[in-house]
Amino acid sequence: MERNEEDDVADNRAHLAAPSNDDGDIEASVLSSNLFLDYVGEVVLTHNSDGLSWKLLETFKNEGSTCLGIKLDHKVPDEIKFSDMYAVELTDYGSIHRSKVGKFCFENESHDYEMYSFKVHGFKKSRTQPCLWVLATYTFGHKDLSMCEMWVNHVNASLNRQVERPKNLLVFVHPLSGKGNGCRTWEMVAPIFARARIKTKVIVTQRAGHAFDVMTSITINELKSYDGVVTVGGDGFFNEILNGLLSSRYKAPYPPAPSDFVQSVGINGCSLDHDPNETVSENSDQNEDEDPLLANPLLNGSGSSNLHTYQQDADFPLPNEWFRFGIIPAGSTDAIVLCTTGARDPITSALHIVLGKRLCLDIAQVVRWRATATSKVEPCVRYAASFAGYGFYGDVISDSEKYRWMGPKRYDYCGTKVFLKHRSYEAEIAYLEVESENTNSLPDRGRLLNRVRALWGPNKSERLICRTNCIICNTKPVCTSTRSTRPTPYSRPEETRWLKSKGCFLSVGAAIMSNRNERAPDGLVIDAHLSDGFLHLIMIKDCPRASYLWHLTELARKGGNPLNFEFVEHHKTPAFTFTSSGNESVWNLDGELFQAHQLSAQVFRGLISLFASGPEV
Ligand SMILES: Nc1ncnc2c1ncn2[C@@H]1O[C@H](COP(=O)(O)OP(=O)(O)OP(=O)(O)O)[C@@H](O)[C@H]1O
Repeated sequence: MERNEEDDVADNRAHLAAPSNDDGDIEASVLSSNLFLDYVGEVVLTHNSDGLSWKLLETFKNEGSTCLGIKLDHKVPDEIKFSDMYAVELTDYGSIHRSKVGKFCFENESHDYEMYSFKVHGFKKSRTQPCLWVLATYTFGHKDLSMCEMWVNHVNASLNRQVERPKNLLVFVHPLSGKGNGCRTWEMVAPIFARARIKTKVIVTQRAGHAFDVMTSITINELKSYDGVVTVGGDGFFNEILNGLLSSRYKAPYPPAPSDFVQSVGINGCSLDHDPNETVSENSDQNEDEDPLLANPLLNGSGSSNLHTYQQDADFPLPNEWFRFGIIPAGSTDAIVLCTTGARDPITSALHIVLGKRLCLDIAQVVRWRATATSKVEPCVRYAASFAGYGFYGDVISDSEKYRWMGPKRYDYCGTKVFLKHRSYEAEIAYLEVESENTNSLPDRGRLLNRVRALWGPNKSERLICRTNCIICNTKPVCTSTRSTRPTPYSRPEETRWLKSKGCFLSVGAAIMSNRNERAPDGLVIDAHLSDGFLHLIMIKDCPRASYLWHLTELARKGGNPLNFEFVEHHKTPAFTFTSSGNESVWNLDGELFQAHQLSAQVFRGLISLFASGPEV
């Protein structure tokens, strides 16, 4: 396109009729200039209150062109919101390419312009997979450096107003994670953090437990200097860092020990030896605002937990507003990333982090009372974000430790071996049921019932799947509280009762989230939520091998119905206890081994926040 002096004069006029706000920043809602957009042509760029938009000046616009009779699709975006933008930067004097639209496909680039330019970095959603976010960069050029500088300053001022975004992050990289790609994965995403001007302190781990040690020993002041911690690795690595943070800082009462529960059940006239579904109501006239796990002596575990230990550290309260976890997937399964972003993609995860997305996550506190049948009672606490499993799940993880060299394939290999052995395990399980139908007297019964219906709806199609802006997870905001929180979703003892189950199980699992992954595309529980305050207890009773295979096949099938079998018990519960009747004591917590003959677990609703926005499913 020919250019003349008049055009140049016009280009130098940026329309700056913009009002200033109190900070002296220009609220550039009416700022616009003529600039060149790389590979598109001359545009009028406008700075709106929520982003940039541009209009092509040339006549052929966005209509596409043809090459040897084939229509080329040159549709280009014409706006980007600040919320989708993570950086803007001046670039060196150089070429701005002419539009490909309106010229023949065999024409060369001889008429490119030489000028100053700046790049706007953001993302767009993949057309075929909306959960997958791809980098999008728009380069605008102008012959005056000052014009480019002015635009960079204005866009930067708008980006600085995106207050949710992190500025300083602690990053742990597991070099051997998954297929041994941890460092390469970090190198791939590090430029995104650098462009977004986020400071990162990067620690490449030297051994298992390294990140845990750093997280437990880090001072509160250093911890508070970060907006969050990012893990580059798998679910097990994330679990290690989660435990490093929580083990020394989160003070909460234990759930009841199975032994306490047996005694208390005895006092109430029934015992775990009796057959299933005998129940114990927790009648208490406690204050509504007290947590039932705290107030009821039945639930005070070993007695080591009491009200005063529940006071949170004022310097680093949990849950807290600012500190978030980020996960860049580089592991073998990456179920947490898949459930929280919808894609197993390092770039997508990095974008969720730099754009300051926020999501609350339930965390399970698992207390081991006895490691083996003969060991003495010694409570040991672990936290899990995605899953705790016994039997089949424990055996697979325990066997697969020997085959780490195989990478992610070890799970298929060991899974097949364990399946062929078809071992079952005798155990006693008691779980807390939330009985909303007993809440007639409650003023908000309707709301509760609606919520429970949504959670417990009998038909799969009626169930609400957890997704971006999930209404179930957002029912009660829990991340805002900084004092001692009510961590579980139930606050009234009238709603709760204990149920129990004893028998031979192929597996016992507690899913904290759906656990979607490549081997189970809908997850273990399709409608599990990220922050509803429930565990999904799945007990697979001993059954013929063929039936178990059918269950596993349904798990592996998109749209399958793995819970719809007679031998499968599925309960939503905030807490359960477990005692092995045999000698087997291997649990799998977020993909990591945990020796436990007797344990209890409870879920804390929205205990941590993640840099993520939920899957768009
Ligand atoms: N440098 C290291 N060398 C060996 N092990 C490490 C190192 N850093 C961390 N680990 C340990 O490796 C374990 C597995 O890490 P990660 O989850 O990233 O791998 P993975 O391949 O996805 O395995 P999994 O499926 O068990 O989660 C973690 O428990 C962690 O403690």
